[in-house]
Amino acid sequence: MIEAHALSKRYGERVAVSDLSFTVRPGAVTGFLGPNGAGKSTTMRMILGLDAPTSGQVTVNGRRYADHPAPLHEVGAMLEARAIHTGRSARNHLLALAATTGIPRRRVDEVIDTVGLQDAARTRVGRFSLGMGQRLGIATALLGDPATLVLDEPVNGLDPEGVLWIRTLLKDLAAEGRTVLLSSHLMSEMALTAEHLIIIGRGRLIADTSVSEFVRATPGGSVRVRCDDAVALTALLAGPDVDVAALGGGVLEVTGLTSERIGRIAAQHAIALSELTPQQASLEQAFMELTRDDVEFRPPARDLDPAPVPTSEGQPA
Ligand SMILES: Nc1ncnc2c1ncn2[C@@H]1O[C@H](COP(=O)(O)OP(=O)(O)OP(=O)(O)O)[C@@H](O)[C@H]1O
Repeated sequence: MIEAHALSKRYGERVAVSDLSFTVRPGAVTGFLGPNGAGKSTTMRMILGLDAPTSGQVTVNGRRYADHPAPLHEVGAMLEARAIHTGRSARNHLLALAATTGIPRRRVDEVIDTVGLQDAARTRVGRFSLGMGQRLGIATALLGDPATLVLDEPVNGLDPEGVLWIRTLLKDLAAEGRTVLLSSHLMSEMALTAEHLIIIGRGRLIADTSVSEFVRATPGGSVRVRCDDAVALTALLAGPDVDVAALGGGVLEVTGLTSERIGRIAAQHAIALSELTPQQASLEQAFMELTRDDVEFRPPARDLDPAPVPTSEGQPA
């Protein structure tokens, strides 16, 4: 269990994390989401005792990271998959870490198996692909058999097979009763991996919700309708806040009415429907909407307002 209470971090004038409170519970994968610069890495570093909060606190299983006598058994972390001595083999890297933290050698082979690095265990890490580096990062995080895992962007740069592998592994680890927190700036990926979401923007909490609730609450879904008289149905559906777009071939895209309501109106007027499909608005879109005001870096707007037209007095109209 990870508990953050009014956690804040400033770097000089810059506020990276502001009054952030949340709880990450065991038994589920929790996605930590936010646009670039939202404060995810800073928060994770504070969870792991690598950065001190300016105010507030964060605990793992009831204690600050630094107060755990054997933190590697408590929390496994992957912050930067590449921050590993490149001249060593994967196995030697893990053996060295195990030796300095009192972890038995057999655990090294176990984690190599878990992450599927058996064939590359004796290869120098410097020759690893990004995907292999991510696997080694996860093996390192798992070495102490920790109850809590904190992973910063673990799917970054992985191929589809690697993404699927990591998704399954993280769900399995959570199903074993572990607390799993992973960050991402991709909502679509989180929706497939996580059960719970903590969304931040500019260091502040924006949402703390289950994935299913987020999906349910995603607004802007339209309904795709196919019928034998699109013109008549368009007229019947018209109303304030209703938008009906004709897509051709008797297909309409309707926003502002539920599929139930559309079906009832069509039935009342004996219009046969051959399709009535609610379209789930893209989760990525919903996430972008939610964090729109919190994006730190934005490309320059292309549609700039035209220059104000000066009046005869030389003042803008
Ligand atoms: N050591 C530092 N010194 C100064 N500013 C920092 C430092 N670390 C982070 N920041 C600033 O704090 C803010 C939050 O950064 P952070 O890296 O935590 O965000 P993030 O959500 O992890 O972003 P990304 O997805 O881009 O990694 C940013 O504005 C960043 O520039």
